[in-house]
Amino acid sequence: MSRAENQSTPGLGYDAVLLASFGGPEGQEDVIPFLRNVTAGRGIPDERLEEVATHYRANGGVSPINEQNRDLLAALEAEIAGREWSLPLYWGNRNWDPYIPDALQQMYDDGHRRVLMLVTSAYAGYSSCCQYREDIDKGLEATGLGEQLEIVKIPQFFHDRAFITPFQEALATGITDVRAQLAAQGESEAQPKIVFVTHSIPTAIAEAQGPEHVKEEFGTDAYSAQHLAVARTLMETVPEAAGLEHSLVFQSRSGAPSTPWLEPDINDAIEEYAEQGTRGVVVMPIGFVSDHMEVKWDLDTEAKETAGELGLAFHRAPTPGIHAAFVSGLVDIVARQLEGAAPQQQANQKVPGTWDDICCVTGCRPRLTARSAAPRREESRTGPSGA
Ligand SMILES: CC1=C(CCC(=O)O)c2cc3nc(cc4[nH]c(cc5[nH]c(cc1n2)c(C)c5CCC(=O)O)c(CCC(=O)O)c4C)C(CCC(=O)O)=C3C
Ligand SMILES: [Fe+2]
Repeated sequence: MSRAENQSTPGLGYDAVLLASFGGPEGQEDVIPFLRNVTAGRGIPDERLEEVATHYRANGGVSPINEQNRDLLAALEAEIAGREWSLPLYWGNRNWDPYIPDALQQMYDDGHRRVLMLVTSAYAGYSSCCQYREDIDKGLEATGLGEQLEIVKIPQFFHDRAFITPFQEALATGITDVRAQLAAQGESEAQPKIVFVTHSIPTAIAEAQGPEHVKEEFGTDAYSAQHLAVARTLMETVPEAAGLEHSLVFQSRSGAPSTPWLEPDINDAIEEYAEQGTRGVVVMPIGFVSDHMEVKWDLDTEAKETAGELGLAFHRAPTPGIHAAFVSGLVDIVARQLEGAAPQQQANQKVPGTWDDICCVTGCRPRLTARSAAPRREESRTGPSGA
């Protein structure tokens, strides 16, 4: 990159972007070590690990997530190059190679000191936000770079045009497809039910998440509220969805059976809808940014089978992946952050509401907080739509 190009990069002194993700195994021999990384110290029962291992084993021991992140990196790089910015991208995972500490070391060795972190998770929550910050802290400690390298996490982006646009398109396509399936079965009178789905989390963790004004408005925890708001926005902005019923359900529960997690499970929900007369479902995986293993297994395998056994028409919508609007929208988010815009309530907010960058309230204990994504948990709510 030439000097001239470098000068066109908008900026407040960030000199690289770290794409931070979950990571996944890339062969049979990786599966168990990967699962041990994921669950270290969190009491997931062995039977659950064995069960999850079979999901990966059935796919050659390979999670699709790493390839999807390579594709996303390439797409983001192309978009950034197209804007003639000089802003190198790096990639680090929480649970598999390339690991976060190696990425931190590499960025430092390459001369970078202030880095924006873009996480492949759109919502607030322990697993989607805090755990990334904690792992950055651990990585800074492990590499001894805590004083030299500053990592600033880009806030949740579930409400941004980048994330919403691909799902609007996907919802319209899904409805059209299920209607066509129903018509082919001679059931053109039947209407599809829209089933929004996300990852279940322990109820106690969900309920501990603030802020109160979100709980009051939606009558539920912030994690569920953010998903409900996305679902509502999609239903209201996609013409094909007019008049259809929708719900928010959960998938991929783990942990001990005695611990309550958010419900209903998608399979139970589909059974109930069938009993109530639903003839077809459009499954919208709004909890995820790519079609990784949890999408492929829990939805394309299990939920699809459940629907099939009950004779329901079924369509699983794609996640944003490398949809052009997602890629360019993410780079817009990066640009606003580079320009120092308020991280929440931004220009391209498509989901109405005041969504403080809450990350999560409990369990979010990065030790080097000040140097890694100082949480913007201000009491006052600011920004264009924060009245
Ligand atoms: C909210 C959330 C997201 C969405 C946000 C985001 O997208 O980040 C997410 C994503 C993902 N979760 C993934 C995989 C796993 N999650 C597990 C376990 C857990 N997830 C949890 C929550 C979440 N998880 C929780 C509360 C647990 C149990 C306790 C714990 O361990 O903290 C386990 C252990 C075995 C099991 O019990 O399932 C595995 C293997 C993969 C990779 C898929 C691939 O390989 O393609 C991805 C993207
Ligand atoms: Fe998970």
